[in-house]
Amino acid sequence: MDYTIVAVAIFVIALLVVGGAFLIRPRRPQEPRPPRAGEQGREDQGAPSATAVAEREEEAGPVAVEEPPAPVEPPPVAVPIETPPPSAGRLVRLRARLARSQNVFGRGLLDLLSSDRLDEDAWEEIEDTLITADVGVTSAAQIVEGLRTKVKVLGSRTPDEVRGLLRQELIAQINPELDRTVLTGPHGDRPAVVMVVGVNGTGKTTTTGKLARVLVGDGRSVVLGAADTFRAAAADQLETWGGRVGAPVVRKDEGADPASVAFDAVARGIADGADTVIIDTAGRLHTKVGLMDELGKVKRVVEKQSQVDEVLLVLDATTGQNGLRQARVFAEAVNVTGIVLTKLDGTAKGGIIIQVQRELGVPVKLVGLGEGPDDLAPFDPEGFVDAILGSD
Ligand SMILES: Nc1nc2c(ncn2[C@@H]2O[C@H](COP(=O)(O)OP(=O)(O)OP(=O)(O)O)[C@@H](O)[C@H]2O)c(=O)[nH]1
Repeated sequence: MDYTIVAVAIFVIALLVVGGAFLIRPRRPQEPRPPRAGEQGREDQGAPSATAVAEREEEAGPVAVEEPPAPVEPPPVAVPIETPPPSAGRLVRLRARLARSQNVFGRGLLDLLSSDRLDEDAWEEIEDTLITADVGVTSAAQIVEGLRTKVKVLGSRTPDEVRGLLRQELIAQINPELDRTVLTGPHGDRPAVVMVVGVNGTGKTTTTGKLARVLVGDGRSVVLGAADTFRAAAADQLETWGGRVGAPVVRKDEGADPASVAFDAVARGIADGADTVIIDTAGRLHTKVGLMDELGKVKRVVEKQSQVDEVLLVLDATTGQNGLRQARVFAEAVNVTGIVLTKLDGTAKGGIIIQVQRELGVPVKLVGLGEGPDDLAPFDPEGFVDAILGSD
């Protein structure tokens, strides 16, 4: 009987243990139920709930925040240093360009002078042709006067004689006696300093760069000063020019004081033992007083270290009377020592050389005959006249 009770009790306990084990078994995580129609769209449209985000993050595990890749600096490109051609013979090399642009002027005059009858109308037409080529009224009258006298003395005229007469008259007006040397040689341990002035757009920065090439081609060492601080692009432009011939460029931020750039450029020139420092100025034509102040200050500051040897005024030959007006203002503001006439390749009005020299009493020292890096030539009156008349 006792055994029966004990057996029953063991059976009941065993039952309870097995049943309890089933009852306390952990529940399997619920499979996510498929979304019902319409739910998907709502989830996508609305902002996800915090729980949903947490769940997603749990599923994805810890999120590694990827740093954006550091920008890779391109390796500096080594600009090959060029060896520009020397200045000698440049006008001869660029003669074809001069002949092409001044052909109307030269040919027109030669044709008129060669006509059988040189009556009053013909002489008037010759004078008009000279004035149209920007020779200037006074010089045109003098040239006609000289030609008339010589033609009378000569009597008959062969084409060669006509060319010879005209050549003489034009050269006399351009004045071969003027000293056209560009002073670029150092003084002991001080470099020569050349200031380049002129209105923006005349080719000032280009001329500064081209002049550096001329000098490097002639064996000089050059430092460039980007004192046109009103336009950052002008300094960039100059850096490109300098980089090509290995000439260091001193520059500052846009809007910096042009005089301080000029000062630093000269200091660099002295430290480097350079032969020449060329300073590209801004020279905005706001008012004459403003211009004087600006250029005067640059000059004064430069002169604390070295004398200013040249102040080259850059004029655009295609701007005619307007260019002359600018030239006058600059000549009053600063002591211009030479003129650079640019874009002579783009105009038949080469006579501007005569007029600008006459007006300012300053020689044309260099001429720009194209956009190419070596299209700047020392000016030579005989070479110029020969090119426009097509003679040897
Ligand atoms: N055809 C021709 N173009 C030239 C000559 N000289 C300069 N130029 C062009 O004239 C334009 C103006 O030249 P820049 O040197 O930028 O003129 P800038 O006076 O310095 O003007 P900013 O740089 O604005 O101060 C450029 O496109 C040059 O290539 C030249 O002799 N002949």
